[in-house]
Amino acid sequence: MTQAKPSGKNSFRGADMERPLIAVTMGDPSGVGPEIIVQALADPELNRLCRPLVLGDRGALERALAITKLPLTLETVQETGPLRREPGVVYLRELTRLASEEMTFGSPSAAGGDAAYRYICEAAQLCLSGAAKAMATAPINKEALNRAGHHFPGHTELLAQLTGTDQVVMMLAGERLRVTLVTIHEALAQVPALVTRERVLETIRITDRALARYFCPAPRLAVLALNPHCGEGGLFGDEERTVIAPAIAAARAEGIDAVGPLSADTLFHFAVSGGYDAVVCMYHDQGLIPLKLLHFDDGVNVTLGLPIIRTSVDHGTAYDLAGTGKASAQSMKAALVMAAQMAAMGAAPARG
Ligand SMILES: NC(=O)c1ccc[n+]([C@@H]2O[C@H](COP(=O)([O-])OP(=O)(O)OC[C@H]3O[C@@H](n4cnc5c(N)ncnc54)[C@H](O)[C@@H]3O)[C@@H](O)[C@H]2O)c1
Ligand SMILES: N[C@H](C(=O)O)[C@H](O)COP(=O)(O)O
Repeated sequence: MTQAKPSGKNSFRGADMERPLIAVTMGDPSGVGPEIIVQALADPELNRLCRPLVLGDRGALERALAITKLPLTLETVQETGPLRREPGVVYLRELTRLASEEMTFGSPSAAGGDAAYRYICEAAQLCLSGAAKAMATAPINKEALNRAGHHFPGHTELLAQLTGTDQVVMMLAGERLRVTLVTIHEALAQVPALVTRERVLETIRITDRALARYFCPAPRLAVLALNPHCGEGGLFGDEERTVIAPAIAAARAEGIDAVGPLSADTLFHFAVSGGYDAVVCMYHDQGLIPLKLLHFDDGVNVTLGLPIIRTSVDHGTAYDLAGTGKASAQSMKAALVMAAQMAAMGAAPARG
């Protein structure tokens, strides 16, 4: 057992470093998923932290190994029990056998979308059954997913359904900044109606609980405004006064250290200077633009509020790079490390 050192925003409290089994979903076969997975799994340090089991397609992974020229072999396994861990071996649960025309680089296909969907469903089942302690996901293409008839905007919403969870929260995290989102994959025009007092309050609660459990004992949360200059006294909108401030007051009455509403244009400067442990943002790009500006290379997407642990890369399928071997595997590696560390803390009692 080792204690993780508290350094930066991706550090952990009291992580028990036993090696948990992590289900790694291969993502869209036409994107960079297979190649960043094999690159990440080539790192021996990662295999000291966890036992990764890839859920995917042998042909796609063999192609990724050929492209990256990594000295790894693939071993197909059925069991999830105590896997032998030979150095240089990638363990695979083979869920699909895609034809090459179903995984053309850079081209979304219904077969690829359906395959990606199956990997996610299987990983969620492994986590729900306790066979895997966490899942880490490579990127999917939402167009391909929907072409296959799976009408979800992303993993987050699919996992909420698969696990029977009412409200989940998307968090993206790097060493310098964490953001969580009140609304996720929504058209901007729909956002004001979706920013309700209940949704803001529940996002604050889920953020606070998850941070306290996994990342820092007493989270300090900044809650953003929706409108410029916090609505400028109602001149530019009044959601701050009617919705966000009452939600913050209710959270504070529950003992949560949340402050706001704060103007989004200046707040991130203070958040990265160490003033807050997470920033609760009202919509996707409000939070993800600053996060990816700082942490595109090594950011991790974590779904909070699920009964299972799920982390992910912070980028998409990068069709323009797929098959070149040039995509960075840093975010995939960071997602696996975070999944392993969270899994090692899985038994820690949640606060509140
Ligand atoms: N976790 C996920 O599954 C996830 C996350 C984000 C986007 N997506 C999906 O991916 C698809 C493509 O989305 P997009 O084009 O908006 O974003 P993208 O992240 O795929 O690409 C944006 C830019 O970043 C570059 N890039 C992405 N990953 C990189 C890496 N590992 N190394 C170096 N450069 C990298 C790409 O080459 C491109 O120039 C969409 O269907 C989107 O919904 C999935
Ligand atoms: N909003 C995420 C991002 O931009 O990184 C991304 O679309 C992933 O979403 P899911 O984890 O729900 O697939």
